Amino acid sequence: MEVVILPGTRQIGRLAADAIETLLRAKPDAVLGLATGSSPLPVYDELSRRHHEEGLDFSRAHAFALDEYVGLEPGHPESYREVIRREFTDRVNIDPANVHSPDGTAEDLPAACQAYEDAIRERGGVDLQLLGVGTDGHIGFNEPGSSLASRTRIKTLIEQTRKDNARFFRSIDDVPHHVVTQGLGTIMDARHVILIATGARKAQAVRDFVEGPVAAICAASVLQLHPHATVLIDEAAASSLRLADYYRHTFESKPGWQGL
Ligand SMILES: N[C@@H]1[C@@H](O)[C@H](O)[C@@H](COP(=O)(O)O)O[C@@H]1O
Repeated sequence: MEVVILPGTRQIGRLAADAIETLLRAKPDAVLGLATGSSPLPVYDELSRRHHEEGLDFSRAHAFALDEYVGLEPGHPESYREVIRREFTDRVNIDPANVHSPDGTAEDLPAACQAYEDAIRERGGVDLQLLGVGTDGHIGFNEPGSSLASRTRIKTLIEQTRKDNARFFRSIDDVPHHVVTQGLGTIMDARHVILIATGARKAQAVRDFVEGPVAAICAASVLQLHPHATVLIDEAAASSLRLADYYRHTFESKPGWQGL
């Protein structure tokens, strides 16, 4: 796991966008894994800028979203399908037919989850997965206790996550209790994972998943077992890390710096 501590969100956005641009130039039909939440927004802003100002081309790219609420009607502004469209895919030239989200409205949700797994596999797997992290260490919507080998499935949200996400809804009563999310095993299959965390309220989760034990109680800790995981954080999110100075030194002195 490579931990990179950066001064702010703009630098984080640029570095993650560099990795995505490098991937797309080498593999124009790359498969991107997209996350919602505020953490990846600087990356989407930077990619949109590069598309408009520098011609970064997404026309052959594919994208799979991580998760979705169960039961929000199609087109609901807070459904993750809509959020991903609004925050990213409508701002670049990716073909909407190539953008996939788990179906939180399917009558047969387990079958829809299996179909999502199949679709990712048929597309050749995710090349680069963007992630945020919840204050309880969840990635996607894999709440504490999630099996480290889990696949796309239905999960029940913890109250803290519903509270954290209530800011996007009229009231906490409108936040669904159930979600469909790629599993930890699904996320671990991505060839490169970039997790972004910013702000002091993420400091404990960052400490737990970077330096704590690999354990289902902190889902993101499974990334310690990933062969190519990059963690991009600001100073506030890094404030509880024991080895922060070492991570800084490692990044600053990285020989032959080629990217993430
Ligand atoms: N399912 C999403 C996660 O994918 C995201 O990482 C998390 C943190 O969001 P934020 O980046 O806004 O803190 O929120 C939601 O729960």
